[in-house]
Amino acid sequence: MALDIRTITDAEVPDWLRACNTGFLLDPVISEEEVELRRPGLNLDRTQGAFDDGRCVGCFRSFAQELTAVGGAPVPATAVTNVSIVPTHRRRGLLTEMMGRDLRAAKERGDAVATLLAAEYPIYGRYGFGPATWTTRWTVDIARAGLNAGYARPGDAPLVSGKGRAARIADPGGRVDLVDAAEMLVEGPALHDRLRAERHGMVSRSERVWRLETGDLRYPSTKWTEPFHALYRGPDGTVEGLLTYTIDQHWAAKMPENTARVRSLLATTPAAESALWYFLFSVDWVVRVDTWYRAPDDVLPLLLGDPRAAVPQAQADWVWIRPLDVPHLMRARTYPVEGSLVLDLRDTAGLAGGRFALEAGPDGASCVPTSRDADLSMDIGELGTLWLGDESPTRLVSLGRVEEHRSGAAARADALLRAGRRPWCPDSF
Ligand SMILES: CC(=O)SCCNC(=O)CCNC(=O)[C@H](O)C(C)(C)COP(=O)(O)OP(=O)(O)OC[C@H]1O[C@@H](n2cnc3c(N)ncnc32)[C@H](O)[C@@H]1OP(=O)(O)O
Repeated sequence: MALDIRTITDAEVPDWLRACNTGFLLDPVISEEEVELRRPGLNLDRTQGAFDDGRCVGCFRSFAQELTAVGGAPVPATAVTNVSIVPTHRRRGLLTEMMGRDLRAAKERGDAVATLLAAEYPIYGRYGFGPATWTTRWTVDIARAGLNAGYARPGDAPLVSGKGRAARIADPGGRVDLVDAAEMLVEGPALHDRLRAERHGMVSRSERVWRLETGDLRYPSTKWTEPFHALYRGPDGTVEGLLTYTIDQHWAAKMPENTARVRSLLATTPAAESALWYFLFSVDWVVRVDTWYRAPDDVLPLLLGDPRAAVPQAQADWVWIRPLDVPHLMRARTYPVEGSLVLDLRDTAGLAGGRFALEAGPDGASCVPTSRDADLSMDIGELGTLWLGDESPTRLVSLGRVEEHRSGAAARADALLRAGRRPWCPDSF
């Protein structure tokens, strides 16, 4: 019997969740309680299943998201997630079919871009996605970090003098308070929204995700450890930062050797960011901090007297981007200098390709279809890689992934597209 690919019905949710878990090597038996808790998180219009003789063998879904462009503007995105084919039905084109349907629907809705986090690097380039943000995860050995053991007291300098080029972040007189999950659930979303209005690469976070993050919503299959939450408030009481962490308890030979595992550290000001890190490093019995996934240009190592005490544990791609509406994307972002470019974009799926003239500058940009000769040409996924400013067109030319048709065009694109800070998406989705 031919495989039946379509959006699922409410009655098919349990079978769909079973198939999804099976592909992800998770428990294939899902309790009724778990099904009922997960069901409201699925938008059935955008939840596809592949069925073999009535049994679900493949899963794919998307949801509405906003992605922050360079400069802070949100663009409408379709976020792809829960892509999972059971092992008996792989390499038969199920993902390809479901991805094609979802991208075409997103294009019709007017989404400017599709986003996803790739389980494995080689999967999504073929569908026009390019890696657009990267992430680094460090472990900090606190004893080696060059910190003053007494710095947790107000007014104490956090850094041991003479240790490297210390950060000089003025303390405006804010405070760090431990708070409970209920307070985090109130303050966290507003802070996250303020941060994503200025940090390119961030995505919107739903109320449901906040409930999951704070333990207000828990799935029976997922082990929950209640974390510690802290907020940084500036001198006027405004929440400028949040920190959520758990502790791995470990004592050896009567000495504490605990590891603090950061689940989230978000800050809208340098003072909040440094205060929250220094607070965590000052917690007695904690000898090590696992930072979780940060921006690759995170300031964390440079907040230490000895930046080598922050040892990278992972360095990898994070958000992948698939452009769907090139003029929308190019107009939405900001540009540090004046310049123009003609981009010729190949898109075998026929969704977003063409030749576009970009006229850009600090006061705004226009991007329209053109028949002028191209300065640069590339596959659509390469624009996904370039759009958030985290890759150099010159570097892609040297790799043969972008073709330069006019001398100096790649250098012009470098100047136009790069941004002062690297993009960062602290969310998993
Ligand atoms: C956004 C997310 O949800 S990421 C999570 C992705 N899911 C997983 O990794 C779970 C385990 N893996 C799976 O479920 C499946 O193998 C999937 C979803 C990765 C691929 O699904 P399939 O239906 O097998 O893919 P499909 O048959 O459409 O393959 C299309 C092409 O991608 C290639 N491909 C598929 N998976 C992989 C992979 N893991 N690595 C390299 N190439 C791959 C196929 O070889 C095929 O290549 P071709 O067009 O040159 O022949």
